[in-house]
Amino acid sequence: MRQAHTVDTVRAAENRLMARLPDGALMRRAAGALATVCSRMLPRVYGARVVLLVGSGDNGGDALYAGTNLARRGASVRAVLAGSRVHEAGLAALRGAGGRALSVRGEEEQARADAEAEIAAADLIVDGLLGIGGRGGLRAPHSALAACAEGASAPVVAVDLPSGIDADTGAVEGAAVRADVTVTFGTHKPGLFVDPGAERAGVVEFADIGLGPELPFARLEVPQAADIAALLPSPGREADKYRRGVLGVAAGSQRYRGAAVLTVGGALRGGVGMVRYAGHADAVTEVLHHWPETVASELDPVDPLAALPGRVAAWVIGPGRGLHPMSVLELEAVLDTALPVLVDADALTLVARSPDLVRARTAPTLLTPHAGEMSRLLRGTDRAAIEAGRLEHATRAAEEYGCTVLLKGSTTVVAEPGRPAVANPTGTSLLATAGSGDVLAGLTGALLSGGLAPREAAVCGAYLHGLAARLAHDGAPISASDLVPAIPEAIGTVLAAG
Ligand SMILES: NC(=O)C1=CN([C@@H]2O[C@H](COP(=O)(O)OP(=O)(O)OC[C@H]3O[C@@H](n4cnc5c(N)ncnc54)[C@H](O)[C@@H]3O)[C@@H](O)[C@H]2O)[C@@H](O)CC1
Ligand SMILES: [K+]
Repeated sequence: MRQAHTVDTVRAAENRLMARLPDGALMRRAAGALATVCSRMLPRVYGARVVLLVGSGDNGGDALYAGTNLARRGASVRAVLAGSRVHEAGLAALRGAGGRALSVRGEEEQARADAEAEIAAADLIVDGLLGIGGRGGLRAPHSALAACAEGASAPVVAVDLPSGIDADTGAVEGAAVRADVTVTFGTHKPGLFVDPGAERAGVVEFADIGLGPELPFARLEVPQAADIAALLPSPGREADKYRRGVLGVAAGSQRYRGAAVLTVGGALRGGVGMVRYAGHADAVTEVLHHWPETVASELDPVDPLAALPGRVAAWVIGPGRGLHPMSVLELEAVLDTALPVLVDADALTLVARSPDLVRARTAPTLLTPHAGEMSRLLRGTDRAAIEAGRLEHATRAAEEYGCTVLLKGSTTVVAEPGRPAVANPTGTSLLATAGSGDVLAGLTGALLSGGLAPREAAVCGAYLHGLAARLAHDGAPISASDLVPAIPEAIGTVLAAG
């Protein structure tokens, strides 16, 4: 797992490490790593035009020392000073190596025009405006420099994080730099993995400055293929369908038959031992037509609980199921078991109306809302606020409902009380298509029934779901049905990396 730590944790760890090291040692390590990445991004360092955007803090210091390194190797380096102060030793070093500086802090129009011309003509732009000391969106003159860098043709390297993104949450309030590459020091910052921040960070390169031993638990984890491979249940030689897991699926209705087909398909391709499906007669017909291996039973319209399958290891409930009183009875019955339950879609709306259904539960429970459903679960919080603060809201919902929460969206986040949150790295806008959530519910339910705990099932489900979307049709636009057959390839890809 890649780990990300909050600003407070990073500062405390840096202080402990700095106390044992000579003055300036950490900044030299950071700047050295930054210069290495910069030089890799240039066809050749000698003669290259490098513009440093320099703020008033140590983030600017890193940029100035990295610029010094490049200037010594023959690059033409120009520092654009935006802060009320500047890292004086860094600036002196840059000047000593032949670099030049201009300040855009004052009112002088000419200086700004010069800076803009330098940025437009650059081969590489280094964003050292703000690091972990940044608060809120960028203000003038930083904001104008960020816009100018975004419009320039040269690639942008962000120092530690793109200036203007919130390091702890990924929130972006106003202007922020858009980077092609971010070189982050000591540990990852959560905001680099959670949209909208993640989307501005580009490729994130980690620079080890020796902070590891000083770091306590992470705020956020990001799995890689090998982590998923290690988590996935591996059916042993003696596995039979019961040991591989039997999943109960309560999805789809007379109106939404496709939800049943997609949820069952996600589960079957996700490696479940058996699916026991219960639903309206028309949905049963449709499910059996697509997936004859399903054990399906028709719900009795008078006594819906009579046909609910027993002998399952976990449940998925909600996709396309509807909000009528029978669905409420069914949800109560499923949540009343001691089995792991994944609650999705319509069942989430019902839970939002009666939160105690989940709060009172002690058995493993996983809620899988998108931002709209989340705004119902967290009453009074609107969708836009949830999109802007995904980590915070997923964590809040996990605490309020006392269970695991997977918040779907541009960055899918998994939260569970007392554990680091997890950001899924495989997400793609290809998944923003009707029915895609049903497939995720089935796939993740299969993993639950295979014995994974909700957090691990959610992390693996989200990872495989995103990977399946990328693999299906080589990344061309897809529909939810295309995701299902791509799941085995996604699993194979992950296992090959493990
Ligand atoms: N502490 C350490 O040991 C190390 C720190 N390093 C670097 O130092 C950075 C942190 O340095 P600082 O603590 O000096 O903080 P920053 O360099 O992030 O900048 C803080 C300054 O920016 C101003 N500022 C804050 N928000 C602003 C906004 N929205 N618009 C305009 N100006 C704003 C503040 O007045 C403050 O002076 C890290 O991100 C990293 O790049 C590295 O050199 C590695 C070692
Ligand atoms: K920066």
